[in-house]
Amino acid sequence: MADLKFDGRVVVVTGAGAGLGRAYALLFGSRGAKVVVNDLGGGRHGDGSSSNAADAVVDEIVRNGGTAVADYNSVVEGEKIIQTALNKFGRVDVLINNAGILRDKSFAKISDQDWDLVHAVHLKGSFKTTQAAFPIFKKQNYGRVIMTASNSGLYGNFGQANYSAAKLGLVGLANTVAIEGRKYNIFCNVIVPTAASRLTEDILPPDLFAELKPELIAPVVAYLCHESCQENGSIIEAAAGWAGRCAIVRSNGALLRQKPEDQVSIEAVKDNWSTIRNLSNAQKLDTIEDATGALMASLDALRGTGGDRNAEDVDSFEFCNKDTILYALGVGASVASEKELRYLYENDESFSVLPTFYIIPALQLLMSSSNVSNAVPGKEVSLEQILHGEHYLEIVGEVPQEGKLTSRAKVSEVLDKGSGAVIVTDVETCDQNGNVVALNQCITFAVGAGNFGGPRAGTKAVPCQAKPSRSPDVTVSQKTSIDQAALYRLSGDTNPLHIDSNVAAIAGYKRPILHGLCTLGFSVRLVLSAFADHDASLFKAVKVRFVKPVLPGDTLKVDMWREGNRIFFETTSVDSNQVVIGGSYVDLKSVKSAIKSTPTNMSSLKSDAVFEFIVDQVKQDPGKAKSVGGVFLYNITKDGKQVKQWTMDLKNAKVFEGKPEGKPNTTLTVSDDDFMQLAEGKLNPQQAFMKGKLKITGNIMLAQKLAPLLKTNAAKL
Ligand SMILES: CCCCCCC[C@@H](O)CC(=O)SCCNC(=O)CCNC(=O)[C@H](O)C(C)(C)COP(=O)(O)OP(=O)(O)OC[C@H]1O[C@@H](n2cnc3c(N)ncnc32)[C@H](O)[C@@H]1OP(=O)(O)O
Repeated sequence: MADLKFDGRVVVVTGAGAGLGRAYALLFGSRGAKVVVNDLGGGRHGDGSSSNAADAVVDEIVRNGGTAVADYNSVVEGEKIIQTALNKFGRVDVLINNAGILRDKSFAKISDQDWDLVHAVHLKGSFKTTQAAFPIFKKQNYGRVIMTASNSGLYGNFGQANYSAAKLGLVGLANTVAIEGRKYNIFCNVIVPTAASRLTEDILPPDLFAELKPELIAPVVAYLCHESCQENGSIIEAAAGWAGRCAIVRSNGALLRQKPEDQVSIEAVKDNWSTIRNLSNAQKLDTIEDATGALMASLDALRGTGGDRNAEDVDSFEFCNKDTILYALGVGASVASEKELRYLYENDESFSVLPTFYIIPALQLLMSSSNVSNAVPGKEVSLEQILHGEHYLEIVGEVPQEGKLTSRAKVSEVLDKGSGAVIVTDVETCDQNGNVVALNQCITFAVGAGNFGGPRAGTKAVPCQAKPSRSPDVTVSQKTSIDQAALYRLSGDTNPLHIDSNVAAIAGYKRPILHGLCTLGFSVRLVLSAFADHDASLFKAVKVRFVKPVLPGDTLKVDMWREGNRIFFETTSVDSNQVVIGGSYVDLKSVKSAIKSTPTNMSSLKSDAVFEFIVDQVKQDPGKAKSVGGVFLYNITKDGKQVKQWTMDLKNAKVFEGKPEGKPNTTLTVSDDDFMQLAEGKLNPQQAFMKGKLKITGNIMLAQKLAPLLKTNAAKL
């Protein structure tokens, strides 16, 4: 990559006689900028002044072939510093407010003078210098400003109340300068450095002090000030060769009254305190409008109407068990799987709602609003033109199993892809108390609605993720029904593209295509079966891209790869032999099946397979009779020939191809049917042995203990 240069730019660095300021000045000087090296030359308490420090830095820059001038003014008279830049170089492009002093005292002992002096240098100095540069930046339509804050301001620090207050004040100052400057291409960011400097030399431990070289921070500041950097209004922390963004976040909060006419009681505050302070689903709000917008959403939820701000964007959705069961049938849940009864029968003891059901309120809102159809400038988009392009769902709260939800939608961006328009819509869904429970992002592809002069690339879409490059850890297939779309549409997506062959023909399909969300529902359900033992509460989020259409009746093959709690997946239509969902993943709270890799798809081996178990290294904990852990070698043979061999290590929760180490001590040979019986605990190994159904070599007692283990692990196969 070419060096980032500052040729022709004039950079003012305050407090540049030593430490961080010096490192900034030297770096800018070495990259072609003309530098104003400001330093009063005072001690760290703001006492004394001398010209030596600034002169020495100027000499160093000049010796290295750069251009610089010294300035000895106080930042409190910032206009004089900016004047030095104009007098000497005729312009100013970058201002780094770095000058600072300390007057550390415990809070009770801070004098007015300690307070005022610290505020004068940090806060007023940055204000005066920036205000002097601002009209110049505005006129030339270019400027970059850095404010220097501190972890002491962000988090507080004993003995630094005056300094902490001034430093956080600089964050507020930068926030507003960033807003007011944006339209003039003036960007303002905050740096939170931890560096070895005059201010910290006897405060930090010597080991740490040695690692906190200002030179490791200077490139971060230089990048923020480069013309190619579009960052604005951010707080960037940097130290010891590391940098990261800091932000102020807000919890989802709690509604403290039930109806608009209710008062708020102290008791209601107390009752809701844990929710008020719970940051687990906290959000970073970008603007004050976002902050007040979120408040309006709470008020709307309180009114129970969705509010009157933008009625078209808000919708309420009532649902009951019947709806969630119908949805589950629509995405292929079946009583053929004992564990899926939980999605289909309201009296099942584990009755639960498939998490992808919580897309439905968002979809219903979008289908009934004109937001998407009117989103493309100058074009009205009809439903037949709309393909579901991508979708993201995140469950962020306690989702109810029935009741009323309120959703609010907003088109975040519209992209021009030439062949079509991509419309990104964000939908937030709240429960009856106004708590956000689900976030949906629906990306629609409006075929033929491109070329409207919009941007091609955007920033709002949750990105897709490439699958790992190894072969899949798990593959599960399921055939959809020829009536799948007819069934799925009853959950609310009544787009005729999925049922009406005339509409499908107009859209260019040989017959009606399946809803993208139906394919998504199948895929996520199968991921949950493989990696969450069907436990819907473990679901966190899903992101998919719909790559190609699916026809009702197609068989869907879902390849899955586990990386921690993220399950990457790719869905293929076996019939068209095309990937239909790609770049996709499900995030789980935790994985229930501990399978790392499963080498084969059992369903293809079902009928006359024979299983042979070699139990190795089984350790028994005498106190807990049930805790038999061990390593099993599985041989699958078909028609007398070995087709697969792998090892399940229960102790370490791993499945891998090949043989385990060590000598086997028990071998069981069993037919396929009896294996299933054994696995489900329906056939006692000893009885099986007696009936001649099971051939055991080795320890029969051990074999008896296998049944419960097989039961818990058979599902993973
Ligand atoms: C009104 C309320 C809302 C209701 C929402 C849902 C209503 C539902 O009833 C509708 C459905 O369920 S439709 C069924 C499900 N969806 C599908 O079958 C679509 C499958 N995908 C495709 O056919 C193509 O990807 C296709 C046709 C989408 C794009 O293919 P191409 O035109 O060949 O595009 P390509 O040349 O590959 O790429 C051009 C640029 O577009 C981006 N892109 C491609 N596929 C995308 C997709 N699926 N989603 C989002 N963006 C997509 C590409 O990245 C490329 O952009 P760039 O060049 O900038 O990278």
